[in-house]
Amino acid sequence: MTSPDSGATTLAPAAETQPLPAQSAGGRGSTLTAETVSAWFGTHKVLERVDLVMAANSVTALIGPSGCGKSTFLRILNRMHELVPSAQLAGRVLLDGEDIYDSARRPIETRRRVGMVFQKPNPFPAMSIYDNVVAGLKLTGVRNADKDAVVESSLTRAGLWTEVRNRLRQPGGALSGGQQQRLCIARSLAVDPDVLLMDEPCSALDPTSTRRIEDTIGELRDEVTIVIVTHNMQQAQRVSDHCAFFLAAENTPGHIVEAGPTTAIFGAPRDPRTADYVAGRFG
Ligand SMILES: Nc1ncnc2c1ncn2[C@@H]1O[C@H](COP(=O)(O)OP(=O)(O)OP(=O)(O)O)[C@@H](O)[C@H]1O
Repeated sequence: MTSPDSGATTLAPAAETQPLPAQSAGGRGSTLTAETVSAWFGTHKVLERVDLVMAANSVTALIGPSGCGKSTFLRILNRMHELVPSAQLAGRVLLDGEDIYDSARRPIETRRRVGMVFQKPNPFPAMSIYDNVVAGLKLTGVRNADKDAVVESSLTRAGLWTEVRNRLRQPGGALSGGQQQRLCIARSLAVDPDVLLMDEPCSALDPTSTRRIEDTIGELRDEVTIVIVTHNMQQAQRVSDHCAFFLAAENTPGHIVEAGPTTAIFGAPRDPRTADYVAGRFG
């Protein structure tokens, strides 16, 4: 099947049922490389030839006005884009040099190595805190794990252990919004991913919870590669090492105007559109 542009591929929804091998010991970041990635929903092209290297063990922030394709790009990085029936894609995404869209590679394997945290905290509300973390293992088919150890280490890495260690059997839905988001981070970490994608993870949270998540991002950056979409320019400056500025001019697909070290994007942007955006003059 072909997309509106030749060479592109129509992606079928994933249907994965097989379990994976037991999780590996210790997280380690991986480098994600997007090469000339374009994307469509039906005939609507929403991304145009995006090239971006997201270096291992660093935080990359995707910034830009609403609708320029940041979330679509993020979902392409762990094969969630293809879950939309009309979604199409061209280009390549390499995880430590290996094409995640290679026909021999199962989507569930990519999604285990590249985890995702969403805008709205989405724990299973009636399920216990403990079971919410373990659910990450079940969802990706990881077996034979020492569940107690995984729960403690995942909650610790997510910065939630000391707050919940004495109430692990209480429902996840009883936690505050910020705690629920850290529980979702713990659920993602339970499968020992190499990369964590975060789509506006703090936009539904109060300032205190936001700072707590930002602290957690800072603590995780040594072990996991993080890619975060944020509309908060102060947050991008606080948490990221690198930034990519996306823009979709009227009736054109989103593309990267400029990418580089966060200090350069905010301190000495090369493109006037970047300068205007980071200064809050539009978007
Ligand atoms: N499931 C979908 N079906 C059809 N079009 C979609 C779908 N998801 C996104 N789009 C379109 O793709 C374009 C990019 O959307 P996307 O959500 O990736 O942008 P964004 O930069 O993340 O926006 P925001 O900052 O508001 O979240 C938009 O025109 C949007 O309407």
